Amino acid sequence: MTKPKVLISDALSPAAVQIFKDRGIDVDFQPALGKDKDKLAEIIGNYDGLAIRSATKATAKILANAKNLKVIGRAGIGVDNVEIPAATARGIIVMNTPFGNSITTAEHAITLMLALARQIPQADASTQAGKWEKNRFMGIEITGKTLGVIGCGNIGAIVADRALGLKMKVVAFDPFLSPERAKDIGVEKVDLDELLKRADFITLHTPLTDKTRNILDATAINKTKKGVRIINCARGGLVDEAALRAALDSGHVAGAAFDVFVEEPAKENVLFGHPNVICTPHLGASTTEAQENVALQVAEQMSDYLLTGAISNAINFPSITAEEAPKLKPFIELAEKLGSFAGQLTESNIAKVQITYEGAVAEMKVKALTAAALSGLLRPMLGDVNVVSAPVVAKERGMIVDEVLRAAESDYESVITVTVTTDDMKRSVSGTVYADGAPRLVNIKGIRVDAEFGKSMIYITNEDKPGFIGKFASLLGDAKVNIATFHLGRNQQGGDAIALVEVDGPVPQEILTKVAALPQVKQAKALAF
Ligand SMILES: NC(=O)C1=CN([C@@H]2O[C@H](COP(=O)(O)OP(=O)(O)OC[C@H]3O[C@@H](n4cnc5c(N)ncnc54)[C@H](O)[C@@H]3O)[C@@H](O)[C@H]2O)C=CC1
Ligand SMILES: O=C(O)CCC(=O)C(=O)O
Repeated sequence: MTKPKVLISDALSPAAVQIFKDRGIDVDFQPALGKDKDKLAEIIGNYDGLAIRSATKATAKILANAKNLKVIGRAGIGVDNVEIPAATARGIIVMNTPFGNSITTAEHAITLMLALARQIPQADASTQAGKWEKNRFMGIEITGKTLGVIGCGNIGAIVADRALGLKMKVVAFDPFLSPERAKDIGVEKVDLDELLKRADFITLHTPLTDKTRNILDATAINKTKKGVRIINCARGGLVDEAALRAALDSGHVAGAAFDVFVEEPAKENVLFGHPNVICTPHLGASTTEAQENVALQVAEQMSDYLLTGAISNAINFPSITAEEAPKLKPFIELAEKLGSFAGQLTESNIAKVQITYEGAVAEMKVKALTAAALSGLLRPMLGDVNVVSAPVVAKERGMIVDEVLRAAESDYESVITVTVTTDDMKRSVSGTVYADGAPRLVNIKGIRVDAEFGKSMIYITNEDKPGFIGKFASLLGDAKVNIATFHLGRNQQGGDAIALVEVDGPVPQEILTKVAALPQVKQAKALAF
């Protein structure tokens, strides 16, 4: 195996460089490259992995050049600087480090809250300017005040915990926060209007989505308590900046502390210059500890994936542990080949795919196996589909995908069956993995077989009548097509039969046409694996 190559295009802690090197991965550390789109697009094709923070924008345009890229690792939480659909379409795993900087970011939100309450930056600037304006800076006490947390996930919950320690009351709006979790972390779950009505401070901790964009717009801000202070340490765009500026100007909002902005880097912003506004340049995650955490974690995760196939914290693929990866590998290959077998025989629209996992395989990460089966199935029809993109493509095409898990019902320890229903037929194909790790076909259309997946195969369905094999072998022999393996099966004597024949080299179309014209033959297809 050639050494994988990783590019670090943002200012990650050098700890990441060492991890990659220690794991035997070539690494280029170019911390300023993320800001140079053209250069990045020019060289990205040389790398198997890209490690980033937030300055690098992994756009569809850049990813179009990423011919060898297998993984993008975000040393942080938000992946809004990566075009996930474009990465997914190219089979690139996108992973983040969901917890490494949460405490640090929560601490930044608390710091901003306290700085707002006591106007620390403004008082500092005034004092150092020699003004000694003791009467100008009258703060407010935190104790007993109500903090409204919008988005109570990892960071929101840590903020709530710290605020409770400061003797605040915490109310939280988060549609996905269960009442039990709210109780456990000591917050009162409320709806947004209630939060707006009651909070003395509001802090935002949601991702930026279509639902959360401008969650604090002019209407919402109007519903807040007069004198409210607002902290945004999550993403620019959660608060309508112009509406907030107006509310600050009118005095309805007493202060705002922002770490994130609609446009970053924020060189200009409507909030800038207001006396009650405190800004930091997206520093939420910027502590030595957090940067070390996320850098180490992302480097380990990316190395695991590139070296062993183990996947953690991927946004666009199920997780696979280092123990699972080697066990899963032959079954991924089996699922992919079974899908491909079905896909190569399918000529009309697929309405439904059922993938049945029987026996030991049902205990494995079947989501990954299903993705592999779908990629095998769709590739003959659509070409550019991979394990990462296949589930999305299947969904986009309105395909129903069912997974069935059950105990072993056959002689095999594990069996995967792919059943495809098209507008006019239903076809099943089953396989297993032998002790040598090789995938085998064990059943086609209810007919038992025992065949390997050859590189080049001919699949024939025929009537179980004498004379077929001789004529078929002569046709191939006359055309100098060498038969490598030959497998036969039938449902009953004189009934439906199949032949699965591995040949050395591709099958000429005229031979297939001649085979298809043999009297007993119903269908003859060339398959490639
Ligand atoms: N300023 C900085 O440097 C940093 C910013 N962040 C940002 O902080 C944000 C939160 O991160 P985590 O807490 O780790 O994420 P998380 O996923 O643990 O929590 C997000 C919470 O938002 C909630 N949510 C989603 N839609 C919502 C809606 N419409 N209304 C209310 N709540 C909603 C979710 O249910 C979830 O509980 C992310 O956007 C992340 O990018 C994270 C790290 C550093
Ligand atoms: O890498 C950074 O400094 C930004 C961190 C961040 O915004 C995140 O993790 O979502």
